[in-house]
Amino acid sequence: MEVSVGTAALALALLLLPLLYERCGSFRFFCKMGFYNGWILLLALVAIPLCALRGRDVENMKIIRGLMQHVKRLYGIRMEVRGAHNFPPRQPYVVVSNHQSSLDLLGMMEVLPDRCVPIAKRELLYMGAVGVVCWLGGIIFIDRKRTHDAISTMAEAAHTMLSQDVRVWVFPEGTRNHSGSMLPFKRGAFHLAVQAQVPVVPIVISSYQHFYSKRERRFTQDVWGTGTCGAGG
Ligand SMILES: CCCCCCCCCCCCCCC(=O)SCCNC(=O)CCNC(=O)[C@H](O)C(C)(C)COP(=O)(O)OP(=O)(O)OC[C@H]1O[C@@H](n2cnc3c(N)ncnc32)[C@H](O)[C@@H]1OP(=O)(O)O
Ligand SMILES: CCCCCCCC/C=C\CCCCCCCC(=O)OC[C@@H](O)COP(=O)(O)O
Repeated sequence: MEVSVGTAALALALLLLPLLYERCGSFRFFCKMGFYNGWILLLALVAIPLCALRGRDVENMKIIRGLMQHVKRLYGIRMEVRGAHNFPPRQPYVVVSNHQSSLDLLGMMEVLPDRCVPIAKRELLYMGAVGVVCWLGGIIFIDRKRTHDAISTMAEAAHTMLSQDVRVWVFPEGTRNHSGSMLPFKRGAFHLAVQAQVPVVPIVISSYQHFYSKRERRFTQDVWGTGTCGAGG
């Protein structure tokens, strides 16, 4: 039997991959993040036909939330939610939350109230199936480079919150920040709350420095918390 050099090299590489995964933290980090993105992309492909039945509708966020629930278990992450009773039961509000990385999606989907949509950078719309799902879920897109347009979008959102009983989730830092402290807040979320005359509900997604660090390429398993800190008017 003849085995080409290429086939032998491929077989050797495949045999070495588990060893590399076991021994090399950086390789493990890239595998885990690659799988995270790939899996979400796959889930988005499942979500598209389900959400498309309704068209663009905030009720589709329930489908997205439901499909995302198991992802934490794939990573051995156990979440603790504290203070969920602080969400106002029957009125629109603006959620403000810290934003460390794309892993925050897991924390967000753990506590996302019904009829609540995030405000997201416009670029997410162009992430293939993920963008389509975001659009179908009624996610509000802003162009951060055009403040005037973003402000108009937020003003429309204030109107939608009241006319369609929608809650809005904003990351007021305006970008991912894994430094351990908070960036100065952008003001849009607070203008939105004032314009719609609704409460602001602060949420803290606890630091995941002890199990995840992009800089150190470290991603292990742990308990992780999301807490609402009470609703203020
Ligand atoms: C099944 C699997 C499927 C998977 C599906 C996955 C779903 C994923 C969804 C998750 C999405 C998460 C996405 C997260 C993000 O994209 S974070 C990035 C986007 N978010 C933000 O940028 C936060 C919101 N930004 C703001 O609120 C900003 O304030 C903004 C409106 C954009 C303006 O930005 P900027 O100019 O940089 O900052 P300032 O805050 O300083 O504002 C400038 C002046 O404008 C005044 N201002 C702001 N907003 C308003 C307003 N609404 N009305 C009136 N005036 C406003 C502000 O006061 C400043 O003026 P002064 O200095 O006060 O005079
Ligand atoms: C045809 C194009 C195909 C592109 C395919 C891309 C595949 C990507 C698949 C899944 C990505 C899942 C991640 C969902 C987004 C998580 C939200 C997020 O973290 O957005 C970043 C935003 O908060 C702030 O952005 P910046 O920190 O300012 O930057």
